[in-house]
Amino acid sequence: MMNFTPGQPAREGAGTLTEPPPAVRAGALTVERGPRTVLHGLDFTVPRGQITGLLGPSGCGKSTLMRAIVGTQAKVTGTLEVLGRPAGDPSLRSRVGYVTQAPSVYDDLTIRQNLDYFAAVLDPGRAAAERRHENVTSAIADVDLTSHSDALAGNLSGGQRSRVSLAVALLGAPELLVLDEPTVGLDPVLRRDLWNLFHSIAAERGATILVSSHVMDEAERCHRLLLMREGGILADDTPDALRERTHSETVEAAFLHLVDEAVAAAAANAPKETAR
Ligand SMILES: Nc1ncnc2c1ncn2[C@@H]1O[C@H](COP(=O)(O)OP(=O)(O)OP(=O)(O)O)[C@@H](O)[C@H]1O
Repeated sequence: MMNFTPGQPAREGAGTLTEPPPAVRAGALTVERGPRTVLHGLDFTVPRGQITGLLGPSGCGKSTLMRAIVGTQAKVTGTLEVLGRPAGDPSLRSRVGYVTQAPSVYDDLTIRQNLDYFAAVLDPGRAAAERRHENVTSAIADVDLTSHSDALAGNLSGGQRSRVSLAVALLGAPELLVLDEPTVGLDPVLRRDLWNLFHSIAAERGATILVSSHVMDEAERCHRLLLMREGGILADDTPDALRERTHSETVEAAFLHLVDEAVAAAAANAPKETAR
């Protein structure tokens, strides 16, 4: 279990206060998949202790970026630091929680058995049995599934399965949670409940949450946004600042405004045909 409190300045040496590094810092980050470059030299930082939304249309590179951050993506170049360490560093294993798009739970195990299994992978050995039991119990409580602990995962609803995946990611009290489209396919009530849960995790633990979505109305629930398009970052700002800057009522309208601006800028910079 980490004792570090995200968002608090770390004390180093004789009374010197140094800010902890951001949750994520990327410089000239490029990723190739197959023959294509799918992320083009991204520069951005994700601050600690907040919910940052990674938003953009399907195929723009959100999952690829998340996989690079958690260290499971090949052909990554440029710099990518996570909690001050290179992405994928073994020391980040318990400090970063990751929920992939498809909930990774075993249908033939109960919720508690699923959690017990992942806890044993993360924190193996007999000596850790009591700590594992406590971590599993509190992760199940965090996602509000205590009364269902002994239900088979195969009998759960989509929303409950998403919460089991989230509970797995919460084991070990990670400082950074990376959630890839966690609300996809959920009804509005479940989506609202999950977003409330993300906010309470960020507020109560000071955890950083990086969450992707292609549903623009979810942008309004984030503290900060990274808007993506075609493997690039279109904007990196708060929802309020984005709306103000583009004189838009919604983040969706702001996104469309920024796309139009980018298209116009690209056209203006395109080499002109010169008359002979
Ligand atoms: N294995 C692969 N080989 C080549 N290209 C790939 C591969 N996997 C994904 N891509 C391409 O990389 C780009 C980014 O994909 P990615 O899954 O990161 O997008 P996304 O924004 O997460 O999309 P979605 O919201 O639909 O999940 C897409 O254009 C996709 O076609």
